[in-house]
Amino acid sequence: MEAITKEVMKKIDSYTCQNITKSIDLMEEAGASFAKVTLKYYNPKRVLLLVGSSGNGGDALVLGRYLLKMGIHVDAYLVSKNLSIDCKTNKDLFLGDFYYELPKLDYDLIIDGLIGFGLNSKLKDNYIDVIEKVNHSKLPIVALDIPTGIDATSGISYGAFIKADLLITIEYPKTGLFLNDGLDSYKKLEIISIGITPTNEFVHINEINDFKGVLPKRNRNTNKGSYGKALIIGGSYKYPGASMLAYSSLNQFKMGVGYSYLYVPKEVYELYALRHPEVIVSSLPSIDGHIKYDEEALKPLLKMDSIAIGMGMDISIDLYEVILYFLVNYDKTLVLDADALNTIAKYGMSPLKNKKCKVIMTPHIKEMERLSLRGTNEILNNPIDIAKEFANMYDVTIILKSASSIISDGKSISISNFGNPSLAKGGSGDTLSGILSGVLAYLDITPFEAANLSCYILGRASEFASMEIEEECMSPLDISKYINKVFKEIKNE
Ligand SMILES: NC(=O)C1=CN([C@@H]2O[C@H](COP(=O)(O)OP(=O)(O)OC[C@H]3O[C@@H](n4cnc5c(N)ncnc54)[C@H](O)[C@@H]3O)[C@@H](O)[C@H]2O)[C@@H](O)CC1
Ligand SMILES: [K+]
Repeated sequence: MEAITKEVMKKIDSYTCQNITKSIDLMEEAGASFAKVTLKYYNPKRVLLLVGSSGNGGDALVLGRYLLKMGIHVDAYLVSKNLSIDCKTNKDLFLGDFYYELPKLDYDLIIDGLIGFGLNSKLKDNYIDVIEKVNHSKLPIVALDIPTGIDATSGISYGAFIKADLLITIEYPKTGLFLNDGLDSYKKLEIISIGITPTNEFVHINEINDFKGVLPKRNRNTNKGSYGKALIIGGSYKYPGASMLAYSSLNQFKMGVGYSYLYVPKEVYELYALRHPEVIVSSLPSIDGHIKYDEEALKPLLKMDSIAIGMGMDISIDLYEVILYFLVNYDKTLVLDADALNTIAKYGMSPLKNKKCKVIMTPHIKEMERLSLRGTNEILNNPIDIAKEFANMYDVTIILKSASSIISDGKSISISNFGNPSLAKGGSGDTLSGILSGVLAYLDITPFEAANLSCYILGRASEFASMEIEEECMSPLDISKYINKVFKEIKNE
């Protein structure tokens, strides 16, 4: 599915109004279509419109006019007396009753037409008060274009937001519906077309069908050498995270690889050695429980088909040198996660610009703060542009991890919103790195494709797991057990 930001929506909207259709006619078309879709889902007797002061409010009044014509009782609550011209025109055409204080909520349907993509600041208190009252009423809510309070690009909420049962959006879904609080702002999504000029400035929203056919058939006459060698380098005395790392490593087998390697600092080797007998565990030189830079020890690792590094390693100059060694000498794809990210953020990012290998970086918001030197709020408010710019500047593929993840290689951009809150636990990131290294070693696909596929595998596995295990009780180990179901889904054409 393709989504657009509010900036693109505003651009095509104003182009359409200036060159093709007058804004009042678009509003009429929108209101009529909103009414039609609403009646597909509900058969209301008494409807309350929440009417804002501009385009979204005008849409609600048109919708209300169509419902009145059908003999439905419709009242309008106006949050402001200062209305835009189009909104005022439709207020004058509306024949129901008006309220300037929120009336008693004895209705069977609420229409949210307070604010659409024009939201531009923290909500005023009277808006927050109305939103909280209607959310608590438990009445069904249909939101028009964007649930009020949600930023259409970032999904960030501005003080409060409408929790709609049905959201009807105009022309294209907006990216904010798949990010942050946007994820909790509606249950069902419908799209109406009103003749806005098309665009191709899309952000792709990943869907199950995108991954069908990605797995090759495994021929009978093959052996472990046919399926790639995946390597994880991780761990330190301070953060042994033994089971988790080994487990990440084990995930590579679930990805189909032939050999799975786990290299850890020598001093912690015994913590990992026999946890998973099928993983080849080896040690690297170490100092005080951390990895120690040693070119001779790293050279044989250049033969690996993928390398993921950083999980539980702690920040150190030696780790930085190890990363630099791979950037200069390795010729496949290197995944930088956790302390590999923190280490290059601390000691310098410029080597990323001049490298032999391809790189995937997997920061969560805090790690992205260190890498991009931007504040949390700035990243949350503009995650799509920031991820894309970063990927472009350093010529890497980035997975900006959050409730849904943003993936970019600097040119294409996509959102992966598979998964559920069971993933909001320590260890999910390690699991993703294990999946990534396996996918990269096993399949002949680009880093961007591998990033999308890996986010889908992890997220979707958590969705399968939640059919049997409560989200609160689910661990990353549990989730990994359901990767098999995701592979089955990919193969079922
Ligand atoms: N996309 C399109 O081409 C069309 C859009 N239409 C509707 O128009 C909407 C966009 O209309 P507008 O740009 O006029 O803006 P909106 O109706 O989305 O809202 C802007 C209004 O809300 C107020 N506002 C913004 N932030 C606020 C805050 N934090 N607290 C209180 N008030 C706040 C502004 O002062 C302004 O009056 C769309 O979402 C859609 O519903 C339709 O009328 C038809 C065509
Ligand atoms: K709205």
